[in-house]
Amino acid sequence: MNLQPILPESSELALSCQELSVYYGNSLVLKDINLDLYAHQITTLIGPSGCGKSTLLRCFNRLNDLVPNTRIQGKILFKNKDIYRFKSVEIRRRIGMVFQKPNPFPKSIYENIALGLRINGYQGDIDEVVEYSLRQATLWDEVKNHLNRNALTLSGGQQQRLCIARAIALKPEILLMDEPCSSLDPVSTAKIDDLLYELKQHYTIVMVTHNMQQASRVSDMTAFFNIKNMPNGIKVGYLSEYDLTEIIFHNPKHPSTQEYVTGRFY
Ligand SMILES: Nc1ncnc2c1ncn2[C@@H]1O[C@H](COP(=O)(O)OP(=O)(O)OP(=O)(O)O)[C@@H](O)[C@H]1O
Repeated sequence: MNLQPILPESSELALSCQELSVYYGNSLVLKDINLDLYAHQITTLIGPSGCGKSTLLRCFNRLNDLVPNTRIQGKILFKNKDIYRFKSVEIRRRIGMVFQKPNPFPKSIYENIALGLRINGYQGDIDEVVEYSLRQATLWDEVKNHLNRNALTLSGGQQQRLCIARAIALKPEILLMDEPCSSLDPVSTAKIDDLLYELKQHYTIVMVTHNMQQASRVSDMTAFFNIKNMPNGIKVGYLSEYDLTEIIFHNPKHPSTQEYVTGRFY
């Protein structure tokens, strides 16, 4: 079945999965994923717990290489080139990740951004990049007078925006976000939603979320994953429906998509 949707405004490809299957040891967890992700769009990955959303996200910048016994079949293309033809360091710089729980280093706000630049051998003006990244993450005005303060003294929402600034500083082309607001209150979540909207002018964003309001509010494209029970009792994740967010939320093709987005999914 062709799951590729009506094309969004930007149809420049950012990432493309071709017949991608993922295994942990001998267990197949994601089967035959064909998915094109478009540049300068926000794409959300939604679906029931365990369908493999985070697993897929980790495959995009090869973080899965660091998880023992993980194996993939099929291909992921970035710039039309298999991601395994890049060095892992390069792919992780160009495809950044923001995690579920804010994870700033126990260092100053400034150092949280400067460290990655130094490790990557950045030769330019670090002060400039620190300011630029904090501005892009809409945190600059709140922290500009105490850049030497320990990042762990910031609120959860501020810490998450700092983690976004840290990722932005390395000038990625794609930002992967794994439930970036799951530990945040509604005000901080709303700030991140606004920020995502700004960021998509510069980056391609792929986000996992369980928050249907957030998915429908901020994303352009939505991919709904579901779980198939195999005859041997094993549960396998698959891509059930992929389309413009408006269609997924208001006129999906599959009843299961409708049930999931309206909270009537068992
Ligand atoms: N390191 C691992 N080793 C073995 N199995 C794993 C590992 N990580 C995840 N799994 C299994 O792979 C399947 C997919 O997990 P994953 O975390 O990707 O799902 P998810 O859709 O992101 O779930 P959630 O919404 O609950 O975060 C689950 O059955 C999970 O138990």
